[in-house]
Amino acid sequence: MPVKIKIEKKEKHTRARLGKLTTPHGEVETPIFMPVGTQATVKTMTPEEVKETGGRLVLSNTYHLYLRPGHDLVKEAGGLHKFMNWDGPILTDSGGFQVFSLGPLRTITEEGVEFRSHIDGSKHFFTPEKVMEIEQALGADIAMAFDECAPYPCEKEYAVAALERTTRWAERCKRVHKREDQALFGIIQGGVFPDLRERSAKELLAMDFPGYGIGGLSVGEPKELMYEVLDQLMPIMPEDKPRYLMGVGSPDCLIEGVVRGVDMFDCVLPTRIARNGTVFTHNGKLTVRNAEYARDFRPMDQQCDCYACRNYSRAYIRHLIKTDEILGIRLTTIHNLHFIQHLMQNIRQAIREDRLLEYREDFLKVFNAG
Ligand SMILES: CNc1nc2cc3c(=O)[nH]c(N)nc3c(CCN)c2[nH]1
Repeated sequence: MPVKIKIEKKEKHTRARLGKLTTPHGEVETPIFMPVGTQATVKTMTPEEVKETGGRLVLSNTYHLYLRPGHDLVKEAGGLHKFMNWDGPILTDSGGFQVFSLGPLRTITEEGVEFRSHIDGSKHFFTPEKVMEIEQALGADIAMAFDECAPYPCEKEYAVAALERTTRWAERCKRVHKREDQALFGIIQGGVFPDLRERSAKELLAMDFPGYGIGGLSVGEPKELMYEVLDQLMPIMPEDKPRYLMGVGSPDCLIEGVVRGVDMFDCVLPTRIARNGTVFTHNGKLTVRNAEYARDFRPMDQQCDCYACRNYSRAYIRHLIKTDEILGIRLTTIHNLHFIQHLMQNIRQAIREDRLLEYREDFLKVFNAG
């Protein structure tokens, strides 16, 4: 069993769990936030800096690495861990979300998805079998099955078709997935329809994957609707398997997801907004590139002890960003990753002490007031 979760403690008043996720590249604590390294790098960060901010498990993407530099090249380099010099666990997403996000540039059939590269418009064809070949060549510790992520909103008939295809494709992935040192996770779909979510979960649970992605969320639906879907879905999920809420999320969504029993998260938000000069602080978001910070010689967040907040002022970081100095977005990225990992550390501690609901209230009161 290359990947398994051991639940250390269940929080007394919620569905939250403290766990240890064991992988071929080491053990990590859950609930966990996974920084996104789409093209085999967490943008602007060295692996050491990702670790320094608290990152332990990083994500990369099949679609992007297949297009550039090619999975065969990565395999020749000794696999993704060696290629990107990351000695911790890696998870690769299957590209299901990417190729479906390409909109008119893709055609779905039962066999697979024909799509045009967003880079040069060249034609490609992903089947579950092809995606498994790519992910096995990349060699991540966790590989996601090739799924169809339904858009929001969508007709129930569309969500049914996407769910059914996702189940059939999951079977096809499982049939050809041979790599013993890599765990294949199924992905639950079903849109925002409780009965479809239950059906997708039951069909995939019957295939006994070592862990499950919860897909089809954080695709534009109201947050309350996402929470409702989780409230209905989580009770039927097995306790002894990791639940990975894909593409989530902002600090409030992370807390709400943990309260509902989610173990794993990934989101580009912290690193993406950092590159736009926006950072998370304990009392909300701060766009350090704004003129009001030109002569503000305080750190970005006075309660933060990250490298950026210990050594640089808002004025300096604003100056770097305004002059397109690369150090600027490196410092905002270091801060945002540290902020999110520190939040996850506080969440894990709150679970240990059975005070997650109090923590949620205290954190959101200040964070949302900002
Ligand atoms: C940002 N929101 C978001 N929703 C997702 C749903 C899926 C989803 O339903 N399937 C897959 N394979 N990936 C998803 C992703 C990418 C996660 N890195 C999502 N991201």
